[in-house]
Amino acid sequence: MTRVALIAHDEKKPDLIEFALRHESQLETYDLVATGTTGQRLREETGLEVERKESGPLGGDLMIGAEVASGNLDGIVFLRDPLRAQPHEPDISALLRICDVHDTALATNLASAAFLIEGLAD
Ligand SMILES: O=C(CO)COP(=O)(O)O
Repeated sequence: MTRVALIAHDEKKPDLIEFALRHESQLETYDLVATGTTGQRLREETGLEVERKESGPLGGDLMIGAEVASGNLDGIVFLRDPLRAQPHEPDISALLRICDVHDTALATNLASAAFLIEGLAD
């Protein structure tokens, strides 16, 4: 089954929820995983079933990165906050890097996220 990670920084979580609701019928055909708080909000505010990793600052980005390195993920939607520094910036960079190492589809804004979600559909 296609496995997709959904991640958003705090300022971008409302955008991700809205995106998930808009694409809910497609997303529910995927095996979904998210960082901790993002996953909690997706569970509470959408009808989607989402596996939750640790919160991003506590290692969640690295846990998602480990799945990329293991070849377990087909795509990642990661809505970063481009206007605020994050305390766990090294973890974020590591996740972006490992996606490039393994040529894993990565969308960091809403416009590309729609392409990714539709593009992974079979
Ligand atoms: O910080 C994050 C990604 O870098 C997201 O983590 P949360 O989903 O736990 O807020």
